[in-house]
Amino acid sequence: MARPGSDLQSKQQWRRHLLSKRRRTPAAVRFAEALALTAQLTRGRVLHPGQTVCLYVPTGSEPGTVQMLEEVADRGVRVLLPVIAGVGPLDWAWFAGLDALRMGPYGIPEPDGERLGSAALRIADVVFVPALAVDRSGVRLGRGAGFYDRSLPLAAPGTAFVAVVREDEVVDWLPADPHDVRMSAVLTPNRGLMPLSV
Ligand SMILES: Nc1nc2c(c(=O)[nH]1)N(C=O)[C@@H](CNc1ccc(C(=O)N[C@@H](CCC(=O)O)C(=O)O)cc1)CN2
Ligand SMILES: Nc1ncnc2c1ncn2[C@@H]1O[C@H](COP(=O)(O)OP(=O)(O)OP(=O)(O)O)[C@@H](O)[C@H]1O
Repeated sequence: MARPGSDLQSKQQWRRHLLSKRRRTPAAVRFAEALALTAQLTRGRVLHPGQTVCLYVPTGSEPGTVQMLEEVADRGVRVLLPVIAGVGPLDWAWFAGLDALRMGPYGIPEPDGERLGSAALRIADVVFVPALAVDRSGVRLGRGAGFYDRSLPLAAPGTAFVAVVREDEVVDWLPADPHDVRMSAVLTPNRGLMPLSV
């Protein structure tokens, strides 16, 4: 769909724009945001002990740090992490501490424990989904490999899908394809959890 008055039309144009904006964000700002995001996950009303959640290992300029995984787990939340298993849906394995992470494809660390299969997503109460941006109607822009779009249909009905982005990455409109799975909420470091009108 074309949008008059904007040079951002295709997913590829949006990705380039958003990635360059992330890379231009000073390290000090990113660090403060990572601390704020960890606080949202551990001290806000986002998560509760006993829940099972899917999180991700933040890499590059993605929001968060690996310490947030430990802090969430220390709160009594069970954490599943994605494991890339070829071109199909993501596989999942338990987060069992930072020492149990090994470098995986795309330079993203993965847990070295037992792989639980792609259907393990079904036990998640909340899936936190890394994103470059999300729009008001829940359309999410990822890194362009389609992993989450192939994986999220395996979640139980009613599972919360929460895109994790920086404040200015919540935008009015993003290009969408029929396979795009809509997010039900967005989590940002400073504004916390906000529902989206899916
Ligand atoms: N931390 C984290 N873990 C994650 C994801 C993610 O986005 N972030 N994924 C979310 O799906 C999956 C991995 N998907 C990825 C897909 C592409 C690229 C990537 O670097 N793409 C290149 C260009 C694409 C290409 O190689 O053709 C790039 O962005 O420069 C990275 C991860 C599973 N784990
Ligand atoms: N459910 C699906 N089944 C088969 N192919 C899919 C599915 N979802 C996405 N794809 C394919 O994945 C590719 C990337 O899709 P898209 O650009 O929407 O990725 P993304 O959501 O940005 O990435 P990611 O989910 O990895 O963060 C597309 O070529 C698309 O055809």
